[in-house]
Amino acid sequence: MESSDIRNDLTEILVTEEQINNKLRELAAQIDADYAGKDLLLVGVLKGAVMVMADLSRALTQHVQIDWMAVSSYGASTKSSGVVQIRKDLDTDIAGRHVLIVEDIIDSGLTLSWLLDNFAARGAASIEVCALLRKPEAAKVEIDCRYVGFDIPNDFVVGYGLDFAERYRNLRDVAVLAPHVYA
Ligand SMILES: O=P(O)(O)OC[C@H]1O[C@H](OP(=O)(O)OP(=O)(O)O)[C@H](O)[C@@H]1O
Ligand code: HPA
Ligand SMILES: [Mg+2]
Repeated sequence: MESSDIRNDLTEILVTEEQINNKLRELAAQIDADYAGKDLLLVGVLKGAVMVMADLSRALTQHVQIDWMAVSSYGASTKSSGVVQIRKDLDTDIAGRHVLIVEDIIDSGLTLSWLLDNFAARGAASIEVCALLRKPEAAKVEIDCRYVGFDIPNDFVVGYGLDFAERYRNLRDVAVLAPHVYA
């Protein structure tokens, strides 16, 4: 019978809940300093960025607005299809706005590369990226990411918002998914 304990599907905890919390506080302090006196719009990329947005935004001390964009390119696979689909567009007109895109992970970089082009075309005053995780060895395009939490190896990871086939998002840590789960 399939086990209901998520931890049996993991090979290694890569980043603990505590490490995530500490890092997000550090990044929030930098963001507070960098955007002092500016009107900041945080844009979270659904669904993976939900946890990062919840914790990062609450670590900020300044006023911010929050909006969401839903895009998807992985589906039920561990490889990007390379095709980014909008599932939900922004509610906000970002022309003239200072936008900080909040992401869980930069893997191939294809999602963010597409989003950065898309947002630039809408006339934002500035666009920066905050990503909790980045896989330098997996990059297919280079993303200029101002706020990075952790560089991690090129393994498929889950937890803290990151899924495989819509599961594991509720794990509190970031962990490597055991290959037997998707092989
Ligand atoms: O750098 P890339 O190779 O493009 O991968 C990163 C993107 O992939 C994941 O989203 P996904 O498409 O799985 O949607 P989800 O957030 O709903 O899980 C993740 O949340 C990032 O948005
Ligand atoms: O390693 C990953 N895990 C989960 N979702 C992802 N989307 C891109 N890379 C990943
Ligand atoms: Mg996903």
